[in-house]
Amino acid sequence: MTIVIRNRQGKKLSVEITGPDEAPVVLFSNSLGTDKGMWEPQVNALKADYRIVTYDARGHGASQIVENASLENLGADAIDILDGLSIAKAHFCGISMGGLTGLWLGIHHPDRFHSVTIANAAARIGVPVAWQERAETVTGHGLAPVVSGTPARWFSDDFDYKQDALAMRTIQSLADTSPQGYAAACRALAGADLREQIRQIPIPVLIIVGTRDPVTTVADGQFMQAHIPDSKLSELAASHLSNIEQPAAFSQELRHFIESLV
Ligand SMILES: O=C(O)CC1=CCC(=O)O1
Repeated sequence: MTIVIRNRQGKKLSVEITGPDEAPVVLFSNSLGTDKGMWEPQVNALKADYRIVTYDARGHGASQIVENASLENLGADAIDILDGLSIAKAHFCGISMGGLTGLWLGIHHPDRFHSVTIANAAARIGVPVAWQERAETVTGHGLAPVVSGTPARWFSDDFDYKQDALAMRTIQSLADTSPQGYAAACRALAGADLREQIRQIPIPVLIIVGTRDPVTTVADGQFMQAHIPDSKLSELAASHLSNIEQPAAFSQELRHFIESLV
């Protein structure tokens, strides 16, 4: 079932709910330039046992474009979705920008989450000047200059993304993202640096890294593990979109982690 939830700014967020009503909830958050469809393998792997909530981050997919976005806004949208669905507590899983959102949630709203899974992310992703430049590029020239270089960042050479339907759909979702929404997310990433704060996260955290990820590296994952008290690190042989490149292993790691907590 796809529904629209208005966030606290009155903006529409597109939300998909799958699985039994009474089951434990897992809330998934997508990466920059993608949409909630990227979680298809995880939804299929978990939907018999969990109530799965996926959503398009603001300015992505079918969610409304909001000119200004900060990491706090991205985190608040996740809380607004839980509130809109009357969900008191959920497991969270986010990738890249969605993973950074998960770190923010673990710091600021740990009472709303049983656990947080942070995939292919870092306490600070890249450097602010590069995000500002990318925001300016897409504002001036649209997504095309970004789309051409993206498969090499998202997928490793060992993964034939052209033969993978979800990978190709996800690349198309990037091409379809509004430049304004993408630029706003870049600016949110430019301002996001949680390196000093992640030690405050009091809930269990699973950190998934891709050993072939050139964007958020194994060292980024090790940094998070060293600073988040109750955290464990899992390595997948994948690049940046590890949930698409290694769908079964990703889903299994997530399930084992969640089920190890009960
Ligand atoms: O540059 C990319 O597309 C990779 C990425 C960085 C943050 C994010 O969410 O995706």
